Amino acid sequence: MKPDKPERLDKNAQPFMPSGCNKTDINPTATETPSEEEFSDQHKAAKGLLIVFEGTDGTGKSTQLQLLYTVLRNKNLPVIATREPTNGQYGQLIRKLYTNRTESSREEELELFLADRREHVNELIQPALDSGKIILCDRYFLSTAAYQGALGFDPEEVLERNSFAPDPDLALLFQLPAQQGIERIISGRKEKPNDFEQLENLQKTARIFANLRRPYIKIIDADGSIEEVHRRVLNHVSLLLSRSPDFQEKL
Ligand SMILES: Nc1ncnc2c1ncn2[C@@H]1O[C@H](COP(=O)(O)OP(=O)(O)O)[C@@H](O)[C@H]1O
Ligand SMILES: Cc1cn([C@H]2C[C@H](O)[C@@H](COP(=O)(O)OP(=O)(O)O)O2)c(=O)[nH]c1=O
Repeated sequence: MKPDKPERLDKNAQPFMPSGCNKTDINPTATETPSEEEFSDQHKAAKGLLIVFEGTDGTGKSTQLQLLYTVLRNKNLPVIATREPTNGQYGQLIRKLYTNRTESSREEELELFLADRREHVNELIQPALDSGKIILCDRYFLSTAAYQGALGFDPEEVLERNSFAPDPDLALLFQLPAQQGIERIISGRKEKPNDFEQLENLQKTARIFANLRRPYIKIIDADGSIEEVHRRVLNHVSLLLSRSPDFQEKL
């Protein structure tokens, strides 16, 4: 059955919290202070999962994140969805770069993405992991390695500068020829490609993504219908959940 075409995530809401999920869900101070013994038990028990969606623009990450979110939510799993760049103070500065990328130096650009991630990790990702949530994040540090790598930074050095951020449990790396991604942006999203979405830049970025080696990276062939790609995503997520003691769930 063809699912309804999902809405693109509301890019103005940050963190992205689909209805039914609010920030108190992830606020560790919202519960009464536990005794030391209870705290250590809770700490052992509460370990969430971080699933990130990576790849060049227009590969279908946001569409697939939304579909997976709905599946997990319908199973009553404690899922939240978020994205980078965020809509926080640094994310807003990053959005100004979209049409004026040459106005800042590459170091300033990298620093902005790192500052945005640091805030995101401290305020949302780490607390959510500590309280046992499944976090779906649209872009994370592999994007920095690939996009800022395309500006000339050594991708491994960029990853090193992200060592403050917890590794994802699963990074779904969406792969699609860059030209096809641009066509989806123009025809599907009815948007004009911005400074980051130029063909040559995306091709370079895609090559860097493809060369990154981490055990948690799983390639998703993003060519195919939305339903076909959704099934590919579900295969990886099912495997991850079946291996996680807290989420032994069949999707
Ligand atoms: N498998 C697909 N086939 C055709 N169009 C798609 C597919 N997946 C997503 N789209 C459309 O392509 C456009 C870009 O998708 P989107 O999810 O916003 O990509 P991304 O988040 O990777 O930039 C959207 O208009 C979306 O509806
Ligand atoms: C997270 C991240 C994104 N980017 C780029 C990739 C995209 O072209 C751009 C914006 O990401 P995108 O996912 O298109 O977000 P939005 O639609 O909310 O603007 O930022 C980086 O260059 N480095 C990073 O670390």
